[in-house]
Amino acid sequence: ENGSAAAIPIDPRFDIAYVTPVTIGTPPQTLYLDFDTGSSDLWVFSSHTPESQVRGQRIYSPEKSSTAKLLAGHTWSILYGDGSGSLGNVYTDNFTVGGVTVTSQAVQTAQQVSYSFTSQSEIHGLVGLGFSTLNTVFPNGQLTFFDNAKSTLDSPVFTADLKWKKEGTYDFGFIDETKYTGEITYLPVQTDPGYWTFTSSGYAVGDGAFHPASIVGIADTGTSLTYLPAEVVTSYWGQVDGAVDSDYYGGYVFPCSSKLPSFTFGVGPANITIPASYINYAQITEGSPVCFGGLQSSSWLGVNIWGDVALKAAFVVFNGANPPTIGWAKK
Ligand SMILES: C[C@H](Cc1ccc(C(C)(C)C)cc1)[C@H](NN)c1nnnn1Cc1ccc2c(c1)OCO2
Repeated sequence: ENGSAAAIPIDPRFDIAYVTPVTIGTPPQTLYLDFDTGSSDLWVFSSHTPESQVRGQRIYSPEKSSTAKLLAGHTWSILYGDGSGSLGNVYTDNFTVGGVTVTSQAVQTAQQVSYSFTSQSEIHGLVGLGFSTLNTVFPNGQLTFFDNAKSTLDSPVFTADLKWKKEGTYDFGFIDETKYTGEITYLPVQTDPGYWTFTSSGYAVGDGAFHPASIVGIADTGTSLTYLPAEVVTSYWGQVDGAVDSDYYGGYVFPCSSKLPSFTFGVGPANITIPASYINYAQITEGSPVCFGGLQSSSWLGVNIWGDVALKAAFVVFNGANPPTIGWAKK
């Protein structure tokens, strides 16, 4: 059974993250979760989350679901690269996204969440779409929704059609030809340690020359910005009047009035162009003349991350066949 679900930006001003409606349990409880190809835990705010850590989020109450089963003796604890994290215990229950149902999905209920999650009232949890090897449930790692659903889909794929300040879609089990133009270019995926890791073939700044390069990075729907090697972002921001890499603001900032070039990255023999508007990410604070860049250095991260700023410029196919591949198309 294939499916399709909305990817809704949580903030109308800038694309911090996208949430997708899901239903869990019997009778169905609806939550809005952040679908994250850069992690592999499905966790939710729950009736086990202390009230002091819940601020407007919808919660999943397993005790109100006739199909919920405690996965006895299992716990989880995750620390994300931005320093946020959560931990708790585990149930299995019916889990439905856009018409695709997994009847015994591991649903990790939060008993603790860090302040950054508490403060994001629009995000009620995450759905990891990375490889199940990254799942943190102990003592037995659990399968992602996609791994569980794969066998019931027409094709073992899901696609991401994220949009700039607009609602996009995640499709499961099929490739919607109306969502892209030209051809899809498929690249090999390195599944160790468990991210959708691929190698970009280079980059260009604005209308400038294309620089062939091998940029190994992860396709990560759960990260807002795009983090690339210092020499790439230095050559980009070097074209922007007044742009500086600010310790104070924690990255490249620039005068909001500056004109930005687009950024093109290679995908095999093809390429994807990120419009300048996507890279003008947000004002530092409402009304500030200082703007924060959507393209930042990965040097302190240890990994290059193609986050939403890049992904929303393309139609992306996450092909879970054996071996997995990742497909990129213009749209
Ligand atoms: C950060 C997200 C995971 C997340 C998503 C949302 C949130 C909030 C709801 C509170 C807004 C926190 C966390 C990412 N997902 N693959 C991730 N999980 N683990 N590593 N990464 C990528 C990375 C790593 C480091 C970085 C970063 C990104 O942004 C800034 O520094």
